[in-house]
Amino acid sequence: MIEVRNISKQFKVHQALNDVSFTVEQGSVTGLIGPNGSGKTTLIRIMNGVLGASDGQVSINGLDPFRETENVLAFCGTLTEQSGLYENMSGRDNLIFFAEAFGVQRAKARIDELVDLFELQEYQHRKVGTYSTGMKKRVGLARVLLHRPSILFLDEPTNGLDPDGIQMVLRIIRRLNQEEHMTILVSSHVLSQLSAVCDRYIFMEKGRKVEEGTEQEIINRYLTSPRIEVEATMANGWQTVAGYTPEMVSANKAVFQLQTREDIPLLLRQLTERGQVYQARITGSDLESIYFAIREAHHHE
Ligand SMILES: Nc1ncnc2c1ncn2[C@@H]1O[C@H](COP(=O)(O)OP(=O)(O)OP(=O)(O)O)[C@@H](O)[C@H]1O
Repeated sequence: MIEVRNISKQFKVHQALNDVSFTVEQGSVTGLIGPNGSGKTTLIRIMNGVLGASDGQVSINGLDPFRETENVLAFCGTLTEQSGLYENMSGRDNLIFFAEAFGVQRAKARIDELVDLFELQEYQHRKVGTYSTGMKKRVGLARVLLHRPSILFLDEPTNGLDPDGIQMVLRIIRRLNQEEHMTILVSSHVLSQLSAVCDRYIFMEKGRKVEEGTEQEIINRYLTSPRIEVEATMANGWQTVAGYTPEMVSANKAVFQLQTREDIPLLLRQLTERGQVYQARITGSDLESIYFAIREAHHHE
């Protein structure tokens, strides 16, 4: 379990983190979301003991990462934006080198296992300098998994990847969590990419935590006046339904701007009583829209 309590970090005159607190439960996948410069990397570096906080405490499975760094890193793996690989060595030689440095038991078997998991067979013997961003990311991930960590920190793991590469990283995150019960904290500024893998989210803005919760909790908090696009054939044409007059009407489509979420079932019930409803879509309820709503709500703080 990761516990972050009232963490602040001051870099000379710049306050990178301001009184940030949260808990990451064992076995969960948590998305750390925020724009560039919001403090995600600084937070991960503090949780890894690379940086000390100016104020507050961090506990990783009960240990202080700054004071007991080696003990904490023994069960943590961290993928930073730089893969940390030697460019003039092959992918496999990098894995052999780091396995020795980490004191990994039965290193060859573990490397073979990771080569299989990340589908590195084809290019494991090529120099890392010749790899694409996606290949480097795969070998970088394999490197941080060598010592079978139980907690994984992934800093922008999908940055610079093509759609196939992004899907592969997400598949691996899901698999590590489900099959190996790893606790995973993954940072990104592209929220929608993570919606398939995260149990919870922590939103950062200008060094502060501005929101936290499951996707549903956050949507419920921010989706206060939903807009519904309805595709239907109405026997008597589009009329006012549940007190709402439709906007942007065409023969088979209309948009209703509701005042509260509670009116959604009421509207849908009345629509189905009056005609054939083929599709109803609540716009603005996807995570990306919610992300902008959160940022807008906290922009002036
Ligand atoms: N070593 C440092 N010295 C001075 N300022 C720093 C240092 N490290 C980070 N900062 C500043 O702290 C703020 C937070 O940076 P951080 O890298 O943690 O953000 P981030 O959310 O990870 O951003 P990105 O998405 O761009 O990686 C930024 O304004 C950054 O310039």
